[in-house]
Amino acid sequence: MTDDEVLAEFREAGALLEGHFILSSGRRSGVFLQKMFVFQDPVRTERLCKALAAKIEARFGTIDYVVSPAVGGIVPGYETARHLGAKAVFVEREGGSFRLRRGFTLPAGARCVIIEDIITTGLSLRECRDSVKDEPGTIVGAACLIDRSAGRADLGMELVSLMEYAVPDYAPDALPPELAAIPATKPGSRGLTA
Ligand SMILES: O=P(O)(O)OC[C@H]1O[C@H](OP(=O)(O)OP(=O)(O)O)[C@H](O)[C@@H]1O
Ligand SMILES: O=C(O)c1cc(=O)[nH]c(=O)[nH]1
Ligand SMILES: [Mg+2]
Repeated sequence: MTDDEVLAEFREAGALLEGHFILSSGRRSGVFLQKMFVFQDPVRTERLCKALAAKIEARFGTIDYVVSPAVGGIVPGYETARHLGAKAVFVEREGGSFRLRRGFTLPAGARCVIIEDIITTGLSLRECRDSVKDEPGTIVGAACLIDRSAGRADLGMELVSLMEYAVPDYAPDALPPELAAIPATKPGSRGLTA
């Protein structure tokens, strides 16, 4: 898939939002990719994840397990695993930290890849990696649909993305006037309490 084709999937799904958003990292942005508008359409999701699976296989070889950070990583993790012929598991937040729950495991000898939906700073992906560091399986690399850091995020492992999309983000105390003028919303699930 070309970058234009990937972006067109997000645009046509109504997932390219403009406003004032609080990102998972706490940074602010005028653009938000609401990936769930993409994932509510299984056919659109299949097109994107099939293409991501091909890139993952070309870079990392055979994959046995996909592990994804909830919530956003679950659907693309599952769908990409389907095209890789791999199993799909996820980590979810418990008391704020990611943990492999439900009896999920990355077994000995398994070649595993972490799959994210969107990467901005890479914080969530690093937290996911840290949460499975004691699992016997080997993490061979990471992948995402959209890399907003355009290759700048420090992940400590190789990353395959379907597209790099460099969108500006800002510290909360360094907002440009056009963002400071609009109330901020936080679409993601980090920090939500039951
Ligand atoms: O690279 P980062 O700076 O960590 O940002 C990207 C993360 O932000 C979103 O998750 P979020 O925590 O907002 O919750 P969600 O998965 O429920 O959407 C997205 O799904 C990534 O996990
Ligand atoms: O950084 C984030 O939290 C983030 C950015 C984005 O565009 N989409 C998303 O789901 N999360
Ligand atoms: Mg997430």
